[in-house]
Amino acid sequence: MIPRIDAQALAAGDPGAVAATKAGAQEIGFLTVYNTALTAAEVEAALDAYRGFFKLPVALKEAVNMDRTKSNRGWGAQGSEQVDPDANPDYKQVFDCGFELPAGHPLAARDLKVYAANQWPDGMPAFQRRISDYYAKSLVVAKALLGDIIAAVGGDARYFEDAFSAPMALLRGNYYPERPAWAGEKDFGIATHTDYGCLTLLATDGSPGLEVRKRGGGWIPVSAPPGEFVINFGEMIEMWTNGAVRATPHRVVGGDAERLSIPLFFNPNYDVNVAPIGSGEVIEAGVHLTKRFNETYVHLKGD
Ligand SMILES: O=C(O)CCC(=O)C(=O)O
Ligand SMILES: [Fe+2]
Repeated sequence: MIPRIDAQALAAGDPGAVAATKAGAQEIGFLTVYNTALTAAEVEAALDAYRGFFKLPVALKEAVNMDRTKSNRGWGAQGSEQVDPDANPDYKQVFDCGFELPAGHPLAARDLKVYAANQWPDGMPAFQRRISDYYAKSLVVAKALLGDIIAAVGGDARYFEDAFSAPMALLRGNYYPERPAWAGEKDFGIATHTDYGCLTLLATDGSPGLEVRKRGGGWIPVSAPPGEFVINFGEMIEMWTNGAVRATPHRVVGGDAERLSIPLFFNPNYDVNVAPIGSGEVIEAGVHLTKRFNETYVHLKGD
């Protein structure tokens, strides 16, 4: 069972919401939440904006194709990402944007690919504005939820203070066309993977497709209408919290209807130490994330 959580009750410390959150984070590693600061209308606006982008002629999307850069900003065509080395590259398309450091920020001098400049399509100011607005608001929602969830599992909030002032947070529009006729058993909308970072705040158009791997085998379908969110945890926070929250594999096989989803991958600043708390080790968050990007984006393989 994937618990469904009232975000405001959780924030207020309601014992039922706290207990359900703790169980979901520690057992299945997935939750759904409602009653956040992001409204259904704001999610619908972002979905519409992405839908418009993905329906553009290929030549216009090519103008912002990330494969001509050394980073992951802009359009990722079908086949641009291979999240499972045992499967074929995914048949979804994506559009990625992320955090841009303010001028003069100490991390700016390091020319880090996780803070690369965004690539926006020309002549689409409404697209850029809507997605940028959604990005800004989703950062606030994700940060608040992460704090509440860490508290619910009994974590020490001090470790997370100041860790998200320049978040390596990536916002993605996922476009799954109808499952192609040529698709075989190694072809997926997105193949089985765990997310790489801390918390994923996932909005979808409400259609089914996402499946979560059950401990002990089998798959659980999960869906949420616009205005509700699927929450899951990545490898980084599982490591950082010594397994207090779980990074659970999931996938989208795809079906006979197109589908859109919008994950925000919420991650800390590049130089935050995400080694297991108390271990005395040092693992820079940005090093882990860059390694995973280089393993999975086809155009970055070998970097
Ligand atoms: O589209 C979905 O529901 C899930 C997408 C996903 O797992 C991802 O982008 O990491
Ligand atoms: Fe994922």
